[in-house]
Amino acid sequence: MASSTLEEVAAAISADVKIVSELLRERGEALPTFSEEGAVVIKSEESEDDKTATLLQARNRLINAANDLLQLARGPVDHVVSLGYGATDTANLAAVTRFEIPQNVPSGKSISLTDLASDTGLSEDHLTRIVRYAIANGIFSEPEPGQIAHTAASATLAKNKNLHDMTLFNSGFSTRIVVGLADALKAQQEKQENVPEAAFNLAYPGYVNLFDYMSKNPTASQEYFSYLDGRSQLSRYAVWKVAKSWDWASLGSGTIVDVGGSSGHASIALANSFSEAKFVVQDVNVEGLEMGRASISGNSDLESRITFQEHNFFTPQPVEATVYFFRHILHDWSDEDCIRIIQSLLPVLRDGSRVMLSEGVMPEPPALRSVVLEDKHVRIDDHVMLAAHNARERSVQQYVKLFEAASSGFSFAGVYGHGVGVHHTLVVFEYKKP
Ligand SMILES: C[S@@+](CC[C@H](N)C(=O)[O-])C[C@H]1O[C@@H](n2cnc3c(N)ncnc32)[C@H](O)[C@@H]1O
Repeated sequence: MASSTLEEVAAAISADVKIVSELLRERGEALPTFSEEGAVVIKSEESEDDKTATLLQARNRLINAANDLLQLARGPVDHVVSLGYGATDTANLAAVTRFEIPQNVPSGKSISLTDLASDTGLSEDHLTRIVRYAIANGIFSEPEPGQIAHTAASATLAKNKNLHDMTLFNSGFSTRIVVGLADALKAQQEKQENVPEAAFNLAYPGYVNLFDYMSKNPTASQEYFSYLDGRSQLSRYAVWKVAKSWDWASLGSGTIVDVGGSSGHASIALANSFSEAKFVVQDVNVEGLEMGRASISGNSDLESRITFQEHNFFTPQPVEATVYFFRHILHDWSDEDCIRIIQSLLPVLRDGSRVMLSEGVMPEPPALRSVVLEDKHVRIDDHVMLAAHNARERSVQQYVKLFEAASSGFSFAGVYGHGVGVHHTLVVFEYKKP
């Protein structure tokens, strides 16, 4: 980040390429490649020792330096032009994913554009244009004219259902909302007639909010819950990191209420790590709860410790528990709504009860020029929250203020986990009757 000329950035890249390559070789991990063989999970993303930390830090420096190099080489005009066309890249990815083009490209050999069109049900003209655009972005290759083969990225999209589910929702439903952000802000600024509460309302008129839409559209709802579940299985967002972030075992056989827990992936991950704890997964969306029940069906241990309950978190909490766990919930709501959600717990809180938030946490300023997801994801989510719900990601201090406003009984008990900006950061509050 300190380097500022092309030559300085290139030198920084060389140094970090050496560190990353040597560490990957030492650990017996595959070196990155564009070819189909590169479709591997980076094992080091799934472990936590010191060498892994060194490797991941060097990789992040490398990503940022490579991005700096790209910006400098392009120059400011092409840099801004490319950013302006970002939505076209996303639209292309959405088409690739929705029509399951990667799943229809055979492994280890190529397929003709004609056959691929017929297998995906697209016209040859449309398929050809979509695939050749995707090739420019490193998804698929054309080893000879008219023949399509996999790259590491397309093969990963074909094989990794969790990545597929996340990409399908992000590049489709979510993008439809986010691209309307400036229009929604303009309408609000000009106090236009029927001012939209959020960009969501421009993309999906006639619905109160995203959750209202999901409750009335079962297919979209299934896609939404598959996205939430798929995301939580990818190493970056893995819920096992939540399990490692805090001493859950100290709760013994206590009850954890997973408020807005959708299909229960966080509770299931925690239950698999802590054999005594009990869980109540609450949500308003019965579709998600049903998916959760089905996913543990037949597992007598999980069935005996995890229950799924329909509950609206704006109404008084019915379950007395040791911990109330909110994962990616408060970021969907305005400050006023968050205070109501927190206050709905008050009737059942006892001295020592904890409220735990698992959220991306906004860093304090100044903002950094950084494209690594550890830094940028919380900004991405903040925009998505603004566009989808007129809501926000918050800093630790902003969460503290919300809890202070909800009740003087709350005290801030610390931040645990993998740090600022990362999804599994735990922000913990304790309660004592005032
Ligand atoms: C962003 S998702 C987070 C889901 C889950 N906690 C996770 O970490 O993946 C928000 C969840 O809140 C649920 N939700 C929205 N409004 C709710 C309400 N009023 N009461 C209970 N759950 C609600 C949604 O159905 C959805 O499952």
